[in-house]
Amino acid sequence: MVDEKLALADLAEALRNTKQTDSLAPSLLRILQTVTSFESVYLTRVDEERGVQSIMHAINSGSLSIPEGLEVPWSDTLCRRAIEQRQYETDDVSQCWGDSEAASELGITSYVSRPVYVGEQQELYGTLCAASTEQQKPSEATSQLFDIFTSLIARQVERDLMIERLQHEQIELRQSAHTDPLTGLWNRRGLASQVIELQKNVKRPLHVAYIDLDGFKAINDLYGHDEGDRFLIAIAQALISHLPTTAIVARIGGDEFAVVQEADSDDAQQSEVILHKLLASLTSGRFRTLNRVIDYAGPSIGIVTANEQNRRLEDWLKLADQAMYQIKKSRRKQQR
Ligand SMILES: Nc1nc2c(ncn2[C@@H]2O[C@H](COP(=O)(O)OP(=O)(O)OP(=O)(O)O)[C@@H](O)[C@H]2O)c(=O)[nH]1
Repeated sequence: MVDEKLALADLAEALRNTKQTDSLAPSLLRILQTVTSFESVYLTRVDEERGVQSIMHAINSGSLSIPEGLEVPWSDTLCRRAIEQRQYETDDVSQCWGDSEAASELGITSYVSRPVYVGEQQELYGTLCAASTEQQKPSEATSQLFDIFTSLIARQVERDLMIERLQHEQIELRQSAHTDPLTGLWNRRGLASQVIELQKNVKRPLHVAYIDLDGFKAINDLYGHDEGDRFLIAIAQALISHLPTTAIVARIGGDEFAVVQEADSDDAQQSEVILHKLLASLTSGRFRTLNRVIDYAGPSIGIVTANEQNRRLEDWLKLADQAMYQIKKSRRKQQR
């Protein structure tokens, strides 16, 4: 009686605090064992594709021991036989399923099993079981308890799966809100959040580069919009594959890119000049798209070095944009 009270208190606590099946299952098993006096009670997971059943949680007493983590071929299990024959209880396993090697090796005489089905499709998740070497007939109350606990576990597993799916979707959503779908680079929002992260770890000032592809419209006009897209992807790949992995590369407009990178020496001015040269060489020259080879004269690039604490990324980008525009203007003059 004391044991039952303790097990119920345990269950009440588990139900109150349960966040996952893993924390609920041991309490349910403990109460099942207390009430039914079966030697082993356990929750299994069935992977029909791999053809294995594994013991997730188990409580053992007496001479029977069903270890947690044990994996057995699904084809030989009592649980599979119980489901297929819709016979979920017996107090004479050898007479019922004498062909199960595992059951006879373990010396199981009495057995109770319930399939745990989850989701709209009612897929088999696993089984809730009890087994004994002794002959014992499950009472009606035991059977009812099994039914209730099975459905409790099923609902909890469904909750776990839903939370997992929501977390996954949230990650994907956050990812897509921060990236440019065409090139896979960060977008403006992604750039801002990456720069905040980068600023936590840098010792030197950051260079902020603004790259605007001169004459990009002509590429679209000449080769078509799809080839224009591929050219943008080729530019993105050139930047990503040759800049240090710590550099943040973003597409912040149709034909506009930004690069933010820590100065690579204490001489920030010289480091800025080196970065400018590197960016110019990466974004000009010969590019191969799906159907074309495009010889590109190169973009206008403006770079500023963020050496004052009180300015935000947006301010530095604006300054880099202005610097870029000055270069664009002088390039246009030269072309006339
Ligand atoms: N293929 C493609 N084109 C785009 C995309 N986004 C914007 N554009 C085009 O990019 C061009 C950008 O315009 P501009 O910057 O004025 O064109 P530009 O020829 O580079 O002009 P300058 O910078 O003055 O040399 C426009 O023709 C847009 O239609 C895109 O995702 N894919």
